[in-house]
Amino acid sequence: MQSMNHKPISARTRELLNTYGLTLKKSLGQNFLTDSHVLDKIIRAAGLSQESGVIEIGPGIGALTERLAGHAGKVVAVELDGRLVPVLKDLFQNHPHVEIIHGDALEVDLEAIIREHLQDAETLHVVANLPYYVTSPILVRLLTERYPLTNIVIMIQKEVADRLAAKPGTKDYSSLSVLVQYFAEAEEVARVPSHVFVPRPQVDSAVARLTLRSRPAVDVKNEELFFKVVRAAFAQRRKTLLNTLHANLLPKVDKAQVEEWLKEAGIDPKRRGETLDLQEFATFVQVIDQKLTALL
Ligand SMILES: C[S@@+](CC[C@H](N)C(=O)[O-])C[C@H]1O[C@@H](n2cnc3c(N)ncnc32)[C@H](O)[C@@H]1O
Repeated sequence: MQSMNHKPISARTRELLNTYGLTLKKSLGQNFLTDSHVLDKIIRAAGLSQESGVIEIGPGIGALTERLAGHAGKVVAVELDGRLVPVLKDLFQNHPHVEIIHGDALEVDLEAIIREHLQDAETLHVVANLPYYVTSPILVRLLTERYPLTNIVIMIQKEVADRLAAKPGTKDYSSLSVLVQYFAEAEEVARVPSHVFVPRPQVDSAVARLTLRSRPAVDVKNEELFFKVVRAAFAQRRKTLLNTLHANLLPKVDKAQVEEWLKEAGIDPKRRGETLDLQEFATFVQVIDQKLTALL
């Protein structure tokens, strides 16, 4: 690696951008982190050791990658912007335990990456300062595809971090809250002001840690139906659960029938979807799964 690691991180960022003549792309969410305390917090939250393998999404010009390389046994960094790939390869050329992959984190074959580069890791982590526009799809991918991850530590927009750990009945509780909490325990580990990024984003950020559960928070036989119900329940937050489920999930079933199924699951049909906890969603799914199968 070039002799960048002794410089203050903001000077490092500016110097690298100048040296390589790089302009930042807003469309790719390129807001680079320039605060070493925040980087330390991210590393601490992930709880890395030399036995850890890390997938970093969007390494940019490697500020976080550099820290990860110092704490983990293996780092695989996936960067979409082809202009940054040679820069990263240059920076980490003397670090055989850092692998730079040019690709889209939403599409790369993560299973193959784990098999080829991270097979020997005792614990597997995703650590990233995520481009904000891909936060939800990346989380959905990482969680539903069930990679053997210990945790996911991500810098995300503060509002999204609020949603990840939100409780039923609060304004932040959403289908993403249910999905994340089904697979993981979510917590916010740090608030991060916008001025620690270059360029400064419009919004404040937070570091969230998702600790993967050994099994989902509630028992669900038909997960596909579970997530369909959850999405439908939040599709029209102002409507009652009965109306939104009928309109968005079960339009061909008589509304009185849907009402009965909700009652059978012990749920008042006049409630709003956003008040249901994970167990209530699971119970309702169990009820309708049987009924829908019988109807087919
Ligand atoms: C917020 S910056 C973080 C950069 C660096 N990790 C840091 O902390 O300073 C997000 C990075 O993700 C990259 N990126 C954007 N979309 C991506 C995707 N779909 N897959 C992989 N990388 C992506 C951007 O090019 C950018 O380098």
